[in-house]
Parts: sequence; C-alpha cells; structure tokens
Amino acid sequence: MSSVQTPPILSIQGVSKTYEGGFQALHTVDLDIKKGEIFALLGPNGAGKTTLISLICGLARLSEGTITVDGHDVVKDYRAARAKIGLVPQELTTDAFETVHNTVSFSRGLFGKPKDPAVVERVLKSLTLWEKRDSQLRQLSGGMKRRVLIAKALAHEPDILFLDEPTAGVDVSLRREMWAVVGDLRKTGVTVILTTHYIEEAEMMADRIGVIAGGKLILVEDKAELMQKLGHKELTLVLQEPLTTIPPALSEFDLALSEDGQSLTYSYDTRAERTGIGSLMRLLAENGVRFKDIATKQSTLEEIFVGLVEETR
Ligand SMILES: Nc1ncnc2c1ncn2[C@@H]1O[C@H](COP(=O)(O)OP(=O)(O)OP(=O)(O)O)[C@@H](O)[C@H]1O
Repeated sequence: MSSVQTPPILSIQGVSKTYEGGFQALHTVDLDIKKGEIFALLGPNGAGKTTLISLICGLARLSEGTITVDGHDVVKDYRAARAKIGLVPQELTTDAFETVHNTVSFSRGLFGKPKDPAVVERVLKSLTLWEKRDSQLRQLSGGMKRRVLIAKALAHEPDILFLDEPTAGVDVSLRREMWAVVGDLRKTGVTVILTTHYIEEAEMMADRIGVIAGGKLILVEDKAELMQKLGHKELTLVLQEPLTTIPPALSEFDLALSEDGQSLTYSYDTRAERTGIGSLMRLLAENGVRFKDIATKQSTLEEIFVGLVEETR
C-alpha cells in the first residue's frame, strides 16, 4: 500500500540551544508538525517551551539544527517563514484606547499584507468579536481581550498559530472559553501549537502531545494513543459484604482491598490481549465474593505525565 505524505508545515531537525553563559536549554529536538493539527507542548516550568517557540519565530538564535516553516528556513529565509506564523502572546500590549477593528487591521499591515477588510471581518466574526469591532480595547472583558490577541495573530492569515500558555492566570470559566475558541480554530484549518503546564488543557484541546522536560522532547504521541499506550485502567468493585483479606484464590490478580474492606480494585493493562476481567469475575463468584456496584477508571494524562517526568530524573 502506498500513502501520499504531505510535507510537514513545521519541521524541527536536530535543534539545540545554548544561551550565552553556557546554559543548554534544548538538547537535539526533532519534531514534525502536520498541517491542520493541534499540538500541545506540555512541560513544567523551565522545560524549554518558550525557548523552542522563540527559535521557531526567529526571536532567538539557533545553536544547532534547522527549522523550516512550510519549507522556509527560519534563519536563511526569515521573512517568508515568519509570515507563515501567528504568535499569540499572553498579554495585550496595544493601545487601550484603540478599537478592536483598527488593532487587528494594523497587525495585518505589520506583515506587509495589503489592506483587506474581508479578511479582518472574517477573523473578527470567527472569534465573535464582530459586534465589538468599534469598542476600545479597554472596554472589553478579559475573555474578549484574549480573543483580540488571537485575532491580531490571525490577521495576516498565517498557517501556524502559536499560543503561549493561552490560559495562564485566567479563571476556570475563561479557561473553558479559550478551549472552545481553539476548538473553533480547528475548523478554519489553521495549525495550532500551544504550550501549557496543564495536562488537563493538553487533554482537552490537542490532537497530539509532546512532553518536554529538561530541554528534551521526551515523548510525542497522539493523545488517544498516549492514553491507550500508557494508561492503566482500574476496575473497582463495591462489595456486598466487607472482606478482611483478599482470598488466596485471587492472588494471581493485581488486587487491592480498601482499608474498610468495602471495595476491591483491580488494575489492568488496556493494551493486553486478555485483561483477565472474565476470569476474575468467575473466581470472585466461585469464592462467594459478591459485589453491588462496579466502576472503571482510566489513568488521566496527569498521572501519565508525572510518571514520565519522574522517569527522566
Ligand atoms: N536568555 C536566557 N539566558 C539564559 N538562560 C535562559 C534564557 N532564557 C531562558 N533560559 C533558561 O532556559 C531554560 C528554559 O526556559 P524556557 O523559558 O524556555 O522554559 P519554559 O518551558 O518556557 O518555562 P515556563 O513554563 O516557566 O515559561 C530555563 O532554565 C531558563 O532559565
């Protein structure tokens, strides 16, 4: 079978970064990003996320390796590469008295793009800012200000949008609003790369997740596969009668009895061909262990992530 491979929209090959003074913030990072995907770069403080984005956007100098954006080298062909990128910072630094519409139009001009009211209108509408186009930035709510940041970054029609910690310092409802905004961006076909400390955020938004720690990209995986591959599942049985010990006949199973003896938890691997659930049920019945309720739980990315970061220490 042959499959047609579309070239990656972003290609990072053997990239290292050593800051002046000798600190190595990135160690030989390789990563290809497909057009249209939403990729989360997940890592703790100081992992190297901002450094990597700065290199891609040409804001810091590469020590080693190459980066291309839609085939344009970010060093040799900086302007063409940069024009393909929209960067969403965390804070709005524009004039608070400027209107939404002018702010977004002006951003388009910064990239040498001709005025195009239709594009500005489309961007503002896609972010539900059209009604607010004549409002001054200072009159907007926090959520709207964040959406203006995204609109500014989209004004020159980039192929890739970088969101640097899109929900840093915002409350829960605003965080959910941002997740929805990114979900809508997916429909426009723009490739989104976001950085986050929050596993929940990566889990909610991304198609693929890269885990970065200590300047190394330690894992890149489809979200679903990551959950599947590394995820353990737990089956909890709430017993009709409490047990004092686990019956010896069940010793071959990875079982844990709760302190009060009221529930049994069985941990199993979702990848295994046989999970053992069938024989566990049979043996429970044979040994007179009856239960009144049953629940299963998959490890969250949080648990997976903590495990991974600890492994690299
Ligand atoms: N200009 C610089 N000179 C020297 N070291 C730097 C410089 N900028 C960043 N670093 C160091 O490089 C490492 C990675 O920093 P970076 O900002 O890329 O991490 P991060 O993953 O974005 O963290 P955070 O989530 O806290 O923003 C840190 O140890 C940081 O102190």
